[in-house]
Amino acid sequence: MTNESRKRKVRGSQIRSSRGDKKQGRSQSRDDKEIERLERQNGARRQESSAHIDEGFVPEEQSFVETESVNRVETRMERWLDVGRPTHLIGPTGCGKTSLAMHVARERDRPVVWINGDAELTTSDLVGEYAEKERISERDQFIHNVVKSKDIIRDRWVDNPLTLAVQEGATLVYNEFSRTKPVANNVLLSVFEEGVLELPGKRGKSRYVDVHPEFRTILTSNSVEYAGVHEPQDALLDRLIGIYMDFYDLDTEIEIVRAHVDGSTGTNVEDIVQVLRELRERLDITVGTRAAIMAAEGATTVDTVDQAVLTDVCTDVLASKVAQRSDVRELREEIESAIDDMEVGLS
Ligand SMILES: Nc1ncnc2c1ncn2[C@@H]1O[C@H](COP(=O)(O)OP(=O)(O)OP(=O)(O)O)[C@@H](O)[C@H]1O
Repeated sequence: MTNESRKRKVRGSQIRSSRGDKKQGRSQSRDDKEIERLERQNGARRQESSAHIDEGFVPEEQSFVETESVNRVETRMERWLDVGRPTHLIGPTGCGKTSLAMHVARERDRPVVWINGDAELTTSDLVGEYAEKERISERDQFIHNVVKSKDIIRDRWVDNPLTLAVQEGATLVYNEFSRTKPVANNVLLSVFEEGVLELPGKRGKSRYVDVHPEFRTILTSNSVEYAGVHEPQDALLDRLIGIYMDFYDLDTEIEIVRAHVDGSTGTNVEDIVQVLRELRERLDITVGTRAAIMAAEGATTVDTVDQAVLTDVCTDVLASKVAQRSDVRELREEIESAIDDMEVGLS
């Protein structure tokens, strides 16, 4: 066998085959066995179990409204999750992506793991890293006046959310995944394609984790940021089902706002939602369902909502999206004119 043929590679890692390497391999495996024996003796093998999944941060589900249009998108998502395809929800800010993703994930009756995309997120944040030192000790007093002691100190690997989700067959909700730099998301490629998660940085035989058959992924991204921040690599997008969402219809938005607002508003929720939907058409800024919920909350603080109050409430809800004082003036004028034109029946 030539030297070259000895350097065969499997999944990018060289197969060890020289005599020196073999010797090193034998002593390595002796070390491994010794560590395993000590671990058993100390009862120290720590399992990264599904219990850890529940410790992660998962947003609580608020009252989820299901109407025909919500159910339609839900059914489309479930179809693709049923056949094991990662599903990517794309839509404008505040149209309901996260709520729907969490709802569908919870309906699957598997653990839910939540990751929030972020420019600072690294592959280690997703898969795990050597984060702690672990000491395994043995005290042997087989002969009563001779104490034999042995300590092994080694790095301990700590799994992060993606690894836990893959192992436990969880439903991973990766919110705003396109905010993460594409290179950090590369680990997802082999998860989706080969059903294997590689743990970069991990040493030894457990570097590869088989993906649990029940593991599923729902990704969300904002349609504006999606094109703008870190454009995800085509190879990853190629493996995703894309479902574009828009704002829900009027009746659904009214139901959503009603479900979120405690107490009576000083006017009809319908009027508030209609004004906000009109502003969505007229303004350059994105006016999401969240804005309608906030406006309705503002309306609960007064007994009667007249035109001036509704104008103030809508201006306050939307002003953080405009940069300049002059823009706020324009915003207020636009809101006044929308309320005038719509002739909403304010109480
Ligand atoms: N089906 C629903 N039932 C109840 N509330 C909903 C529903 N859909 C959306 N909402 C509410 O509307 C608001 C916006 O929804 P959500 O946060 O899911 O939107 P998003 O598209 O993920 O927004 P962002 O892009 O800003 O993260 C939230 O307050 C959410 O609770």
